[in-house]
Amino acid sequence: LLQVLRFPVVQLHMSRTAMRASEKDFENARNQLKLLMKDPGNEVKLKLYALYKQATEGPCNTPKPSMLDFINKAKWDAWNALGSLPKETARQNYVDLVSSLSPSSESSSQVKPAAANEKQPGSENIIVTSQDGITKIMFNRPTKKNAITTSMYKEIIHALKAASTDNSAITVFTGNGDYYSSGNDLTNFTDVPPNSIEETAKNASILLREFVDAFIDFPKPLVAVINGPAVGIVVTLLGLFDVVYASDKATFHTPFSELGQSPEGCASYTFPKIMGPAKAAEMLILGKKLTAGEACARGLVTEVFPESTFQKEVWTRLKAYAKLPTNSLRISKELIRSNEKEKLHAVNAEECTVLQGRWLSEECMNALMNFVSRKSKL
Ligand SMILES: CCCC/C=C/CC(=O)SCCNC(=O)CCNC(=O)[C@H](O)C(C)(C)COP(=O)(O)OP(=O)(O)OC[C@H]1O[C@@H](n2cnc3c(N)ncnc32)[C@H](O)[C@@H]1OP(=O)(O)O
Repeated sequence: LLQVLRFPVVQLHMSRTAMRASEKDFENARNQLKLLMKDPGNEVKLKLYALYKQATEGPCNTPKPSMLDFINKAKWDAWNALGSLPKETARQNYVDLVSSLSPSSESSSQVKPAAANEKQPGSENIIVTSQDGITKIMFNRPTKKNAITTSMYKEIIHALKAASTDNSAITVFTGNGDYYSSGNDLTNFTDVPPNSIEETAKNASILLREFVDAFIDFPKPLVAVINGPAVGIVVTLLGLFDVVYASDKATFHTPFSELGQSPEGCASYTFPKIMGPAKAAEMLILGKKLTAGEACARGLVTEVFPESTFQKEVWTRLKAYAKLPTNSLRISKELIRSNEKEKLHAVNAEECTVLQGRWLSEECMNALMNFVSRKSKL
């Protein structure tokens, strides 16, 4: 969507034969649009696209794109919504709309450059280090709030398998930058060819199940160092962690209903056990975002630290804990968790099956489309 609607590269190729009396105004409006300094937002860009198509080609005359073809679906919807609006009216509306966007102060020939691609070539999105008896697995995609891509899920599974047999005593997850993680990368599902939707949902469900299984089966103490806001799957997984330390600037948010999705990470089982069904429902069904203090009061977080001393205090403690006898740490964890393992695997399987269905639902597709169009930049 971003590319198609990127401004000023608005792909409004004109059919010159379609222009009549207001051809000059229409042409001027097009040029004026290219000089806009300010992003008018996707809603306006879609309106401009639709009016342009209507003015040059008449009522929408192409087949409706599939639900997952987000870009073309949004454009088609906008054009189709104009119904049988006459070409001349559409042309006039287009000119008026451009004019309303173009205060004279903006009539500069300078065009704002497109946002630079923030992906650093060769950068690692998951960084694994081992030191002082601690294996640290860090989300390292700060420009995307540490959103987790498909390849990151696979890297984490691999890192957990390696950490389960390395020399470290404990394994710690944390995030680089201001976020712990914004959860699943919502664009994982947005560039799927229409004929591969079901297969993609199935593969994602298999991957998710394997990912969560790796946490259920992890044999050593698993610690989360929550440096900032946490969203979605990184929150639900906390029920499978042994210790959760949080900065007081961390928040905990599981907006599944808003996204047309459902809980994963075994939270449908662990959260009611941890905080009681009523509080779990508030988070998992209603999507209430918790502060670190609230999450601690509900038993999801072990302890909250002031941001100013968070890193120092937490790592000093963890280094000391990592000196404890490793076999004892592992055996104690086994005692606490082993009775639950079978149940957790069953819950995981069920949650993944349900989610696979949700990903194919119109509610979910609309939510993903909203995210992509909301976040698009000119
Ligand atoms: C195998 C599949 C498993 C599936 C299971 C998991 C379920 C979940 O995890 S559901 C939770 C999914 N996450 C979200 O709903 C969060 C979505 N993001 C946001 O709401 C906001 O970005 C956020 C509140 C996190 C931060 O807002 P801002 O502070 O305003 O920052 P920006 O929105 O400008 O974000 C910066 C940059 O990061 C991109 N981003 C952030 N989060 C995600 C994400 N989850 N997926 C993809 N991209 C994300 C955002 O688009 C911005 O990118 P640019 O526009 O290119 O700068």
